[in-house]
Amino acid sequence: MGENHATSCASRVEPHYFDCVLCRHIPHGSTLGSDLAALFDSAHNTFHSANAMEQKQGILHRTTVESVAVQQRGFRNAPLAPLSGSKRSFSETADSPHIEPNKHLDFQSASSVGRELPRLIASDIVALSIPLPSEYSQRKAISATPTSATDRSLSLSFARYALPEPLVSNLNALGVKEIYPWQKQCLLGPGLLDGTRNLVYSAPTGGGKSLVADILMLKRVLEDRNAKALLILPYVALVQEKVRWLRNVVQDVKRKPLHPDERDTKPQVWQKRPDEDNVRVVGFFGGGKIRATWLDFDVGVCTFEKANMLINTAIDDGNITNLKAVVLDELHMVDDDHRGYLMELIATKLLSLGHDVQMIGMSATLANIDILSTWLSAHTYKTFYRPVPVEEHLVYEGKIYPASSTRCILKAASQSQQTTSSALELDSQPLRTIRASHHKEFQDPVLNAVIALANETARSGYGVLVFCSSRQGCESDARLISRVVPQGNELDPAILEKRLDLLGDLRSLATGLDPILAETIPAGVAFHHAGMTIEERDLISTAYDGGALKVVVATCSLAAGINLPARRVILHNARMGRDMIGPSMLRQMRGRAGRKGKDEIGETYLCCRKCDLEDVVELMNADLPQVSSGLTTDKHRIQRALLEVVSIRLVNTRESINDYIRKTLLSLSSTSDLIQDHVESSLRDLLEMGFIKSDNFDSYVATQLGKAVVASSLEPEDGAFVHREMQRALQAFVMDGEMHILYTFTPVQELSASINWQVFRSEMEALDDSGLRVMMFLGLKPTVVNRMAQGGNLKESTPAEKETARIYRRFYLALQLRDLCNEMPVHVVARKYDMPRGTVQTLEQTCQGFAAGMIKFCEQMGWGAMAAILDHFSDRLRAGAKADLLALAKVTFIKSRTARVFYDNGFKTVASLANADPKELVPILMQAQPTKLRVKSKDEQKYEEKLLAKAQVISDSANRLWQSEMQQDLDDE
Ligand SMILES: Nc1ncnc2c1ncn2[C@@H]1O[C@H](COP(=O)(O)OP(=O)(O)OP(=O)(O)O)[C@@H](O)[C@H]1O
Repeated sequence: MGENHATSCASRVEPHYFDCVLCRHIPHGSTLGSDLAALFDSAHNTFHSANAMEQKQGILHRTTVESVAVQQRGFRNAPLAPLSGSKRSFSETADSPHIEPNKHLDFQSASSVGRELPRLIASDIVALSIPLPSEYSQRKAISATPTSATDRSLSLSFARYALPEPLVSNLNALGVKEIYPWQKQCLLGPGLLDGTRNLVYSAPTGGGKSLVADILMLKRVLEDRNAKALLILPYVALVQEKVRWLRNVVQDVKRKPLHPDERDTKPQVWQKRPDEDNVRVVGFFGGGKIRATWLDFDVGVCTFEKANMLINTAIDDGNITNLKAVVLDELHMVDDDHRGYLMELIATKLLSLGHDVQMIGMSATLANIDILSTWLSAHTYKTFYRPVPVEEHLVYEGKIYPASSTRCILKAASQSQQTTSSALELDSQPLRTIRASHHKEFQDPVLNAVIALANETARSGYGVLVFCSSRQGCESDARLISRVVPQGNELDPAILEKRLDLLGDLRSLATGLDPILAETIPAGVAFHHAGMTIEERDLISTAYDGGALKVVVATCSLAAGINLPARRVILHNARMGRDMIGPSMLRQMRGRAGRKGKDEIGETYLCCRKCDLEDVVELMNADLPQVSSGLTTDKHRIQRALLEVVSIRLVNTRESINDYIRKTLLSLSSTSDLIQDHVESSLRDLLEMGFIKSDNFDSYVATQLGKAVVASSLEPEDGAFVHREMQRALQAFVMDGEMHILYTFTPVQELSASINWQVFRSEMEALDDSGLRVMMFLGLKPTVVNRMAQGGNLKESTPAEKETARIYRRFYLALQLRDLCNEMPVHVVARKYDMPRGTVQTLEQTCQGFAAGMIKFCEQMGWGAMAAILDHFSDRLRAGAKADLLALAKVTFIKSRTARVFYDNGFKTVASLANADPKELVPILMQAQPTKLRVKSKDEQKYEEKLLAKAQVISDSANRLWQSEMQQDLDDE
């Protein structure tokens, strides 16, 4: 067979071309040797004739299981292993061994990282019974979703939606050709399109919720020239993704022109900008000062914290009336332990104001939607529609059961009063079984199942997301999966090229290439967890999204924070750390299965140990928890709520406080006596801490300190701590070094990180006089550090001891910040202080936000000189660079090490960059990424093209900065 394999398949123009395993695994354009070619031809023809039969039966798409069944039927005996160069599975030649139940295997040893490990064979998965008709098979037979051909109101151009044509065509270009029937019904709910009614709705993950909110929110902004909208999301990554999406949606969509009466009558020095009527979408997240103000955006996409801060400022300065729409995504998080209560603060403030702002709340996991719609006086809408059907399974002891059968198991168990796992096991029929493995690495049946299931889907060419309970587990699973999936010359060279590109990109990051990723990525497998830097995670999600990676192994905690849909979602035990996950988290994880536009079906597999079976079955059938207010889970939350509303003058009397409290979700989910107790004690504490004052007429005002705490977004208790620390600093601030300033920027919220006292001691010993003086002024004793390094225990019983421990921890973090500011890369700091690099990066970022808060705190307190000093250093913190690089570090892509390389090459100012030809910048960028490893000259050329594109962005950014600096100079003259 001298014929090019890819051409042979493509020339048949068969719709299932991409399902042909051989077509995928043999590089395009490759010519096979004659023996191999004969084998290939017979396997290939068998595959295609099997497919042709299915075609006649009208089946156009297959689940992974179906694809694999075809492979097994078509060329079970075809020598795929010799083709791929891997060994045959032991399970094909020998009987399955007895596997000890519940045997737990250790993670793959880290010492093997970097060594080439032998390939392994994933266990076979064998069908035992014919699956019953599923939602998927039924939908294939009968089209369940009507289209705009039968219902015109499913078209986005339908007159009642009154959407501008460019918006409709942008959505079309983004794949939204028409809306789903539920989206239509929801949008046509009373008072929604005209913005007079609030909305609370729930739909399954991936059900298309965001589109409804986007349409309503954009209508508000487009219909009123002065209108602002805020879209509030829990995680930075989601904010960034949403900003990108919305910018595409509103591209070239024009807002209503200003009414002649609203026009500025002053003579215009500058001409109207061509983009002046565009909808400006701005993201607010993470650290740093908020540069953009309320006037600089039309749609603000924010994290909870930023939204709360923006709203407080707008209420205080009277701009809030322009706010016409607020979208609260992931509304169930309102009672989240950590930050969700901020949503309640935001919505309650808006309800108390009583002006017309449309609030839109949505969630995939709302058990008691009614309480939320009562709270927000909203129209309610609920749907269970999923555009891509999902088949769910439970896997244990190597057997795969349909998730629906677990309900029978539960029922049978409760009827028979037998609750042992073996009793549960009897009552259900497995669909398939996973053969036990002879590899010692796969003796644990749960791990064996995870690997076999991941391998099955990856080999069929679809994306797999595996959730693990720990970071270490993610890395270990990724390594094992990478040893069973196709790689090297089994792959299409184009895919291989993409993976090499990804490796190159990761290598060029400041952190360098993680050795485990170096091992797994060539096989299309990666992990994704909070121990990694944002840049690493971004590159991995983009590569997965683009198809270069087939398997991503992530921690459960990231399930809600990432949007990485997959054909198959596998849960490696349903645990987060040691704890069993809850039903909401389970839904979030399973909700990643099936992506509209890419998959026709989603599949989830929850793989659990036999000893967990009962808990897992219960979990799978558990109702979602009832959502209630998060304000009383910690009494400081009511304190914060009250301090905020007094400070921004939303309330000032006891009566208005009561009115405000009546608008909270808390008033619907708790008894009034309990609420009154909380309010009384919170007001008392706030008075005692000196955050508010009251006069004889029972009216309350915030003190300067109270306002400073609110302005800096601190919790009252943290505010009191910061105030004590700052007062001490004002009396004696060490200015002949940086340590004191850096300490002042070290966040106080997350001071739970443990200290490696040996590292603390050696860093302390290396401190100069100035650093030691800082320690002394803070009340930290070298003798204590020495004692702790020898194995002592830091007492934390009394409030005074707790405060001292907090100061030690804060100082330990300040040492890390100092290193970051001295251009030490994140991964080096992480290694030095024995912390995950993601944690160090998070520290760096929260520091920026905290620093911004501290500057505001000082300004509010009237400590202008201190604010100015902190302001100067906050730029340094953001740049991760010494003072001489500050100007350069404002330019896009020029941070830290890159800034240093540019500086040393003579590009010392923004102007020098702005005036340079981008081509001149390429060699410098190359120098800034010395570890980039390239072999072939073709790669070299591609690499240079990439760098030139980057240089262009740098040049544009420098030009913008330079022009605004010049304009500033002109204005000042
Ligand atoms: N009417 C539609 N036609 C085609 N694609 C759509 C439609 N509505 C939404 N989508 C697409 O479906 C995908 C999932 O939608 P979306 O993110 O809104 O789901 P969701 O319900 O918000 O999920 P989650 O709970 O994960 O936030 C997106 O890619 C979106 O663009």
